[in-house]
This record gives sequence, C-alpha cells and structure tokens, in this order.
Amino acid sequence: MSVARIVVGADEAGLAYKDVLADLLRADPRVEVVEDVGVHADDDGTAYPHVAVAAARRVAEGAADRALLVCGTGLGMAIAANKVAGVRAVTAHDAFSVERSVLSNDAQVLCLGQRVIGVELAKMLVRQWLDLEFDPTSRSAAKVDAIRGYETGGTDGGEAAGSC
Ligand SMILES: O=C[C@H](O)[C@H](O)COP(=O)(O)O
Repeated sequence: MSVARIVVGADEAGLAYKDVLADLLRADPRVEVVEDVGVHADDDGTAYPHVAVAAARRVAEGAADRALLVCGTGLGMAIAANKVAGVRAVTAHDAFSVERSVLSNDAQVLCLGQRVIGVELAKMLVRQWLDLEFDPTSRSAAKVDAIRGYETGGTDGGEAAGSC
C-alpha cells in the first residue's frame, strides 16, 4: 500500500497533534498529498464520527491511500471509521501494534489519542507507520480476505477458503 496520499483529520481534542503530524507527513518525500479534512480550529466542535467517516470515505473511494486520525483517545475515530465499507481502522499506541496493524491487518487507518501519548511518541509511531507495507502474499492475507468476506454480506467470512 502506497503512502503517497494521506488524509488527516481530528476533532478539537486531537487538533494540535493532527497539525504536527500533518507537517511531519508533508516533510516526508514519500508523501505527495496530505489532505486535511479538519477540524482546523479549537472552537470547531465537529464531533469525531463526522471527521472519521469523511476521511475513511476518501480511503474507501480510492482518493487516499491511508488516513491518520486523532481524537482524545483514538478510540472513537477508529469505531466510526470502521463503519465505512472497505476500511480497516485501528487505534495503536505502541510500536508492535502499529507494525501489526499494517502487516497483519492491512489497516489503512491509524488512530491516535492526543490525551493518551506524548507528541514525540506519536511522531515516532507515524514515521514507523510510513515504513510499513502489507504483503499480499503473506500468511495474513487470507485472514484479511475473511474480514472482507463478512463485510460484503457473507455469513462465514470465507472460512472455507482459509482457516483461522
Ligand atoms: O473517542 C472519542 C474521543 O476521545 C473524543 O475526542 C472525545 O470524546 P468525548 O468528548 O465524548 O469524551
């Protein structure tokens, strides 16, 4: 999965980190486009589900490769983004989880909590995230396909095609 086009978003509880992380992304030569779906001001009370879904839809429609979302905890953003078909969003605040979110789960959306981790750790995790790429030939691919199977209305997530 390319990291060329990344959409960022936050509610007011994640705005400061979102802006710092967007600057980090803009400075990375691999990132060609950083699309910011807001919020842009401390007094913008847009609730996190609206931001999360706006960003996740950009990923689902192929307009962005990944999304980086920040709220107070990173939890609500992930819950909301996962309502968009085709999107796999996670909250991850440690290096191992960030790594596995891409390598195991092919997650396109990383959600962070501004009230949970320090800004330097957030920056480190995002730098690491940019280095990661899912391997569609890996043993994890069938499991991600099983997620897709449930999403598209299947009742068994494609269990017949791959055991857990
Ligand atoms: O998951 C939700 C976020 O942490 C949000 O920024 C804060 O939500 P709250 O105001 O409902 O606690």
